[in-house]
Amino acid sequence: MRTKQQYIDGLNKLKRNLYFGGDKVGRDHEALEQPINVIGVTFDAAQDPELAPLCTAKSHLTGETINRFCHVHQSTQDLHDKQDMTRTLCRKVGFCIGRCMGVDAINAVNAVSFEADKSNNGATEYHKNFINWLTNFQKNDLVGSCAQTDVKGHRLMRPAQQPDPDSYLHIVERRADGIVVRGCKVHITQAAVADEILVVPTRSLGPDEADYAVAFAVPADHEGVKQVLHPHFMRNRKQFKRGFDWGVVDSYVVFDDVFVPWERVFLAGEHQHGGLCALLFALFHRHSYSGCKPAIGDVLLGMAAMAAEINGIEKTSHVRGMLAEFVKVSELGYAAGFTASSLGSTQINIPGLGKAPYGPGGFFPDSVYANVGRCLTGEAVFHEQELLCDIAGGVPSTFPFEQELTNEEVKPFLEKYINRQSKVSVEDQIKFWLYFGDITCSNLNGSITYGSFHGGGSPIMEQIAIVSQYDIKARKDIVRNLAGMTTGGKK
Ligand SMILES: Cc1cc2nc3c(=O)[nH]c(=O)nc-3n(C[C@H](O)[C@H](O)[C@H](O)COP(=O)(O)OP(=O)(O)OC[C@H]3O[C@@H](n4cnc5c(N)ncnc54)[C@H](O)[C@@H]3O)c2cc1C
Repeated sequence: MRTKQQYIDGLNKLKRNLYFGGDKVGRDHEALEQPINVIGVTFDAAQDPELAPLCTAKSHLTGETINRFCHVHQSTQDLHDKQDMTRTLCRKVGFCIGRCMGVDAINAVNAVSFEADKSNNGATEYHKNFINWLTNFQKNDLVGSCAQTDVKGHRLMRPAQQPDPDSYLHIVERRADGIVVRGCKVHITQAAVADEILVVPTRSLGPDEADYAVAFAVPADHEGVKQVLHPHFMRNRKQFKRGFDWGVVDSYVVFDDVFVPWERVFLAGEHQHGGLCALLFALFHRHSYSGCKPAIGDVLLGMAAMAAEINGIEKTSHVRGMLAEFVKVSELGYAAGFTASSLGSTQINIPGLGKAPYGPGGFFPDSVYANVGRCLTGEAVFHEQELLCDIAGGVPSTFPFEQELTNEEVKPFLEKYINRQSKVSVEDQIKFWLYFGDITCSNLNGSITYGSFHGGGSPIMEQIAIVSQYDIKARKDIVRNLAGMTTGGKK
């Protein structure tokens, strides 16, 4: 396994294909320092004797100890461990840990590449390609990002119906030595600070959309790959330092007729498996949210409780009700993920067919529970911000900047008028409100709340998954029986 420094050294060897601030920049740009430090925690954790049992796993390919973010889940315990690792590390950094997209994509592609080969009766070697790639990925402890979301053009048109065929990434040429792809994947988290970009389809596909059924991996600086960045980071502080400066970076990843050699291609034309690949990445990723969203809930609850204490209102009944709201969302989200892990199996729900074994034996979380958990926590994010706004009052939105808080002419006045009670020092009250502003009232917060809502698929996508997989007919039968009805179904 690598150290954080070895990861950084690896990034610094990549070619400059990042567009930011009017320039073409390298991975050593200051805007990427915080996103890199976040991923760095995943390397530190794997070396930490206390965290290593949770944050490492035994590779099913080599038997070696690997970082759990590179692992294919072999049991329900692995699913529990991924969920708990995610919650633990997100608590450490204060928000998204930024490495789950890679592990979620490898688990999806592991299954899909295997099944596509099976359907092709051995005419393709997708799974062999994937296993070779994964062995190297695990051995070198690489960081993967997942590029699923296409620009999608007109939302009600399928990929093949779009006026611009490049609205969804697709194969434009098949050669003896590989494929050429064109398109743009958007909102791709940590792609700029990843070693590899795994590309998977966005949605279900028809027989006329075989060229859109494509999955592969390329280095993050691969020829023809251009990344246009939108970093989100916390404003640097000189005096009132935070415990951890959290940041993340999202990219528009442009594939400008990119050549991908066959040994990096894991699917190229099997439309049914393309659709399943989209569903499976989303399933694993929604399960990851049952670890990160409860951790974010832990941070928000801590902020709400601390604001209530500083404001002297912690014993009021309306504040108790608000604090309970945070706990309900976080722990129901966690419980849903826990159940999805416990009910995990080597089977998936195949649309139109029901539950069936899929893939070479990797474990999938239960889909209904992974989806209800993600939907519940995603829909709650703006309500949680509302609760924080309510408890805090107006202070985070107008709080003085660090330069004034340290300016001797106004500092004594600010300290006098910021102080609300004696249990917490004025300096700590200042640090607290500055942090509160970072998380609720900032450019950073606007972006990350959108991510907490839409990441892994908007709530409508989870609702579709829930309703299409849940046995609603059985519930109608219960009512028919209870009401004494005799028509329209089983008695
Ligand atoms: C901060 C952030 C980080 C992200 N990170 C990643 C990442 O690492 N990798 C990745 O692949 N993706 C990532 N995403 C993308 C995320 O998965 C998408 O934002 C999400 O799937 C919604 O897609 P969209 O943004 O295109 O919104 P849309 O799909 O355009 O949704 C907008 C609205 O249109 C509605 N709508 C869309 N299509 C239809 C339709 N056919 N019929 C009716 N209504 C429709 C939706 O319900 C919604 O109300 C990230 C997103 C954010 C915000």
